[in-house]
Amino acid sequence: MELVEGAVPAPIGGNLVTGQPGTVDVAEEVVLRADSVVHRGGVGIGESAHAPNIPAPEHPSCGTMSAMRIHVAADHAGFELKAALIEHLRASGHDITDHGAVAYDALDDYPPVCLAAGEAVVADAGSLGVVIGGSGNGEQIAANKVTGVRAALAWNVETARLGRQHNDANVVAVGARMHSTSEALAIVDAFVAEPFSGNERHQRRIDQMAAYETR
Ligand SMILES: O=C(CO)[C@H](O)[C@H](O)COP(=O)(O)O
Repeated sequence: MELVEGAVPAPIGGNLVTGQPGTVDVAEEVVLRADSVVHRGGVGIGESAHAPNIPAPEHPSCGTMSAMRIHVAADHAGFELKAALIEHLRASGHDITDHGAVAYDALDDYPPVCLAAGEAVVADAGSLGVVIGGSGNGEQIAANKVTGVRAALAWNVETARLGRQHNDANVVAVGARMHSTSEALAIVDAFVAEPFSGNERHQRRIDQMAAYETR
């Protein structure tokens, strides 16, 4: 495994609350070089996906496309989809860090891996996160405990796009038991490809939540 500039070695492993070792021991720090691979509305590596000063259409039909750094995590319910998603995203040229689970364990818990992915997204400016479970509910809740995370639960392509357009969500939660693999991949693709609109009213609301987090 290659440690690559911009990838965040996240503090993965065990139970974040108790500090006890768990089924997740390491993060897979893998980054693929594919600057030529691009996606609609993405931002370049090293750029910020949070760009309120850059006007963007609410419903862009095209734009600059580039590879993204994406932090991915799943519990047992999302384990199989995570593997398919990582393969899919890497094939598209994105830089993927897998925060676990690293092995299927039907009794594992989603908070440690989702918190780790959320922390990695916040520490890695311009990156995005994907957290996967059975429904996506708990995974979204866990990720949103991390200051600076705006995790959207996307249940179709439109909610994925809106999570980026309106909410500048930096993490998307997906329920693996709610979708076929192709549906789930399409949801994540839509999320990754969509830019924040930069609209003043949306930014104002995001700022209100950020102010609450830091009060
Ligand atoms: O979606 C989830 C949390 O929102 C979990 O993946 C789900 O609760 C796991 O369920 P089980 O332990 O019964 O497999």
